[in-house]
Amino acid sequence: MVLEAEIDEFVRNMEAGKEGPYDGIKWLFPPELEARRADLTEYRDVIDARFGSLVYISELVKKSKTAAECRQAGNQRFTVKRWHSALLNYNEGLCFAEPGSEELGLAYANRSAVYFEQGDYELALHNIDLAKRHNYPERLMAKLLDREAECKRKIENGQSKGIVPALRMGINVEINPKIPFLAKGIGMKQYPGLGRGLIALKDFQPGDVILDEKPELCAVSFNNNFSYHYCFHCGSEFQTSLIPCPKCTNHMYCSESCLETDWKQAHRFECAVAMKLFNISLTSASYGRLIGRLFFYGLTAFGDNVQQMMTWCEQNYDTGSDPLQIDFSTERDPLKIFKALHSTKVKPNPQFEHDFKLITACYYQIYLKSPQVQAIFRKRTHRNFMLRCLHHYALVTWTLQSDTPRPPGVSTITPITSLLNHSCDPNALTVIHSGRIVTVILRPVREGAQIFTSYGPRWWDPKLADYELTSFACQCVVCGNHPPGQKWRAALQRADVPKQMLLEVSQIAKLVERPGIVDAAKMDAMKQFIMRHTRAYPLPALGEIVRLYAVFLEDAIQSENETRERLTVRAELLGD
Ligand SMILES: C[S@@+](CC[C@H](N)C(=O)[O-])C[C@H]1O[C@@H](n2cnc3c(N)ncnc32)[C@H](O)[C@@H]1O
Repeated sequence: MVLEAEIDEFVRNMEAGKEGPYDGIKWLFPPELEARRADLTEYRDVIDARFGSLVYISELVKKSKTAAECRQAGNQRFTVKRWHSALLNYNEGLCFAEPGSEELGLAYANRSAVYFEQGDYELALHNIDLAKRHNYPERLMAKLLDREAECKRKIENGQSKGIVPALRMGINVEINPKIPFLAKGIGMKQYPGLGRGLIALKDFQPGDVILDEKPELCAVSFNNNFSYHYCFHCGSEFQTSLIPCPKCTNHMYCSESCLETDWKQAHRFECAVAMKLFNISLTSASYGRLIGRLFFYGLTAFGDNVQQMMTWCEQNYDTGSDPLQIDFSTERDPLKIFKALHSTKVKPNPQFEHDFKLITACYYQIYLKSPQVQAIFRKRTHRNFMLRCLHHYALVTWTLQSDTPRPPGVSTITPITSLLNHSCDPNALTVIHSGRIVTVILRPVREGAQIFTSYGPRWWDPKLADYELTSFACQCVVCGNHPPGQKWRAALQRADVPKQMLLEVSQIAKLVERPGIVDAAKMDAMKQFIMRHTRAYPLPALGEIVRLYAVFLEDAIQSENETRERLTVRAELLGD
């Protein structure tokens, strides 16, 4: 009884925005079950019997009135030039707009106005096209056509942002013939304390793009409106003009193709319970959503044959896998990819075991409310398999995901990039942007060295110094209490910075500020400097140039993606 009263209080607090529902369950869950490490089935039953009001919340439905309110909120922000917030409001409006209603057309048209004001004429045109194809009212059409003509005129006059030349940031070294999105000369190795990692089988230089992979699985957090900001299938930013799921109110996609693939692969199982899933994911952010998405990705790969999936999966928990053995040169085979992800060797994590059981039990009960799941999981043995497998995936996705501070709210899993281990002194940079995950070398990497990227903190980036890696105790050279770490830290403290190096650093700093010099030339100067002084690494002066180099590389990757998006619109709408 006490518990029921406390749950009521939590529900009231939750409605007042003071508590997250998962926090509520965490604190109120019978402590004796946690103390005696109760079986997962007990967690499942307790969630169903006692926490229903926190778990089975009602789904939001599409409603033109709500869509219009969101659009009007966007208009208010538009008038004060708060473009980003206005776009988020329009996106929310699109999610609530009923299919076939003019609210869709109106929100797309308003989005086109934002892009027009920002001088992004291709994106404005793309949104005008979306508006015309989604019931934009005839009575307002003349205004939209005027904007369309103006966009075309500006593009013809060369005023488009799309013509800004961008560096090509695809793989620029020899390619692995079996894995066309990976450089030749990269292998996989087991490292004590870290598990699998990527190893250089030959030397690589700064600027070498070694990986250009697409997220295989992606999930977006509902916090801070992130779900109105990123494609739920590939993690692309909202600049790519997201379109809404036609059924639920909170999943958006950057293209029809992402929408269709995601529906087939996972979203058809989530759509009817989308709000419940988000509600329970609030504190575990996007990572938690990957648990179920990996499970349904597997089910889809097995052609919805749960019996076959169960037979294979039950024999292959934790057996270990090497995704570099998959042949990606022909058509992508999701079954092979799923098998490699499923059999990931995981480290038991007693500290989080209670959380894993709790989140698994919540997701399990929610998924069972989905008619698509009910239709397939009719047998008790199959449902028990789903429960076990989701529990295992809590650990697999925990192991494989590598949340980075940017973009916030997006978690991804891929066969190859997910093998990269973290170091606070990374020798490579991974950028997740516009549906691409690009890894580029920052400092010379010698044959035999491990390739490290950073999931957040980098010793040379004070802005990210406080970013905490909560999921594991970091064993890198900056943090680890081992001889290589001690040697590395002693080298960082060295006071004898050569004068010549300081002079070069100030020259590069001046060059970076100079207008009229293309970024490629600035980046080349940084690259040459890093290569010249590689033996002196680490020194703060060198770290500063590596930081600058990383900023430029990240910018270059983003600009290339944005240019590509504009060029795609040109090709589609202007026949360029
Ligand atoms: C993205 S995966 C990298 C591949 C992983 N090592 C494997 O065997 O699948 C991230 C996981 O690797 C391990 N890891 C990566 N970097 C680490 C580090 N610096 N210190 C300790 N563990 C690390 C942690 O278990 C983390 O959850």
